[in-house]
Amino acid sequence: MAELVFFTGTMDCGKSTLALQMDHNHAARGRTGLIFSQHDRAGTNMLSSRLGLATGAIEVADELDFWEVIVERATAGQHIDYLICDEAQFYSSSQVEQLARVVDEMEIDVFAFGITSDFRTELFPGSKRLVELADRVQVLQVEALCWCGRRATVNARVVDGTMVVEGEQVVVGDVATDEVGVVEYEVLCRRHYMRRMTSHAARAASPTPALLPFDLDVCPLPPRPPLLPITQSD
Ligand SMILES: Nc1ncnc2c1ncn2[C@@H]1O[C@H](COP(=O)(O)OP(=O)(O)O)[C@@H](O)[C@H]1O
Ligand SMILES: Cc1cn([C@H]2C[C@H](O)[C@@H](COP(=O)(O)O)O2)c(=O)[nH]c1=O
Repeated sequence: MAELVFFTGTMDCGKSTLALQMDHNHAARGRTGLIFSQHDRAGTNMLSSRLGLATGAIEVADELDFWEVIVERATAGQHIDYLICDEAQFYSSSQVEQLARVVDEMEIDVFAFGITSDFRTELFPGSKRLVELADRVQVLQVEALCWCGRRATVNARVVDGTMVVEGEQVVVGDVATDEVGVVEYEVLCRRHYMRRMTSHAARAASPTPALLPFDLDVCPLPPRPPLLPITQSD
């Protein structure tokens, strides 16, 4: 039975890499898929991973209707087994509903990949609908880490070096624009997100951030090196 699966996590936890791997594995077994993405950092009509792999993709424009795309292809005689849908957080609620319909009425697997929440820790519309409708929500196993070593669970936005909590929901990372300055993202644990403590801020506050008094519980001192075996000298 076909499934709608939402693979999610923070930025930089390997979602696009997994999307490419899943496409590879399914295609290797003779299944036919279509790849979709939106606002990929490599440009339009692309799905790219930070590991260097990339492939062509259908850009999910605001007006794209997944149901119509699939019906059109099927009418033209194309058989489709699965869809890979990257950056799915950016899709609209209606587009996610179209994906669910494709699964239920056309028996096509849909594998969607995206971050759960934005730089304010609020759900993206596409992710919200996917959490509501998916048959399975799978959190990626590779954990992105905060600078303190804890598991990162939130995506912080840094504009011109300073963490911000207000602004447009969608700003593609690592690009310079006249309106908002240089926008970067950093994954953080919740504690350091709440304290607005990015790695840059932590370094500025103390050259050894792990020794900040309020971080001693979170960032224990590095483990001691193992004791050397005692060797007897003659
Ligand atoms: N030089 C590298 N060597 C090994 N792994 C890397 C390297 N650069 C990035 N990665 C891995 O790639 C992951 C990011 O992959 P990507 O699929 O682009 O993430 P996402 O789509 O979730 O943002 C990182 O979490 C890291 O595990
Ligand atoms: C937190 C957050 C992220 N974005 C953008 C930044 C990136 O272009 C994508 C996430 O891509 P990744 O492959 O998971 O790294 O989302 C945004 O527009 N708004 C945000 O709040």
